[in-house]
Amino acid sequence: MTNPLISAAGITIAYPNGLTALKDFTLDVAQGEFVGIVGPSGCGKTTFLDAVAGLMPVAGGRLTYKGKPISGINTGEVGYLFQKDSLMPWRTAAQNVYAALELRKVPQAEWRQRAQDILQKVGLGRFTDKYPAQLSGGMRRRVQLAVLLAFDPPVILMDEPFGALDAQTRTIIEDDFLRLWEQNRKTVLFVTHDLEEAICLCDKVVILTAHPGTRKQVLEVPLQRPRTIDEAKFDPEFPQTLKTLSTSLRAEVGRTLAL
Ligand SMILES: Nc1ncnc2c1ncn2[C@@H]1O[C@H](COP(=O)(O)OP(=O)(O)OP(=O)(O)O)[C@@H](O)[C@H]1O
Repeated sequence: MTNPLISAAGITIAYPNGLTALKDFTLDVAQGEFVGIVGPSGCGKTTFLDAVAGLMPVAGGRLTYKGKPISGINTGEVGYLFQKDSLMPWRTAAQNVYAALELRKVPQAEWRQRAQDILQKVGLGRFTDKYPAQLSGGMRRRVQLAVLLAFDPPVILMDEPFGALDAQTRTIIEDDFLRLWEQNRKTVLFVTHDLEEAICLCDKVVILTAHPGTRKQVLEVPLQRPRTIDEAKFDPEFPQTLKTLSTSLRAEVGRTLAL
């Protein structure tokens, strides 16, 4: 790939206790690409996102953003949606969004309107002044998406962002996210254990080996865009893509369990 936005070339990442989380991992991500990352538990998926965010240094190989080595937190360029709730519970939905607008140096006089518009976009127009504790899990995820939209980073890192939601809420929020993504096609790195979700959302899916994680395979998703979750699941290419991905991953999960 010429001029990838993010490039990992044979990177190794180790924790201070000496544990090697990722080994000789290589991946190029183009601007605007939606890339899924799957692999057995503990193979280093989160560690890779942390490294792209600049939260973890690489011990070997080269990890670059726009051609320059990532050193230190990639502030302003990268937004991170964690597995866990990262909302400030003492602030309303709108006030959580304000924090991102403040970081983006949006004049304070515009915060209210901007936050309202963004919360409207994620389907929370009537909940702007509710606190996280007054919202359902799905709604809290939407507020976090709103915070991300307000921050408006070129790269979005998502670590099992919808894993805790019930199946129906999850499909709705995935569809909403796809629709929003189509509007500006940010670069997305999306970690998930759900292979169907990976296929429905992503352009390509990287499969990592069992610990220490390295690249096993990259699968291009042969589905058209724009697409909804249902359109993806009923696409004639879907079953074979799922089978390929599932077979490849199962072998690695088997290795993890045998460790
Ligand atoms: N702070 C830490 N210190 C030491 N080792 C860690 C730390 N965080 C994670 N690890 C180890 O690094 C390896 C990779 O962890 P990581 O969280 O990146 O895996 P993962 O693929 O995201 O797992 P999961 O799918 O279970 O979330 C694991 O063996 C884990 O135990």
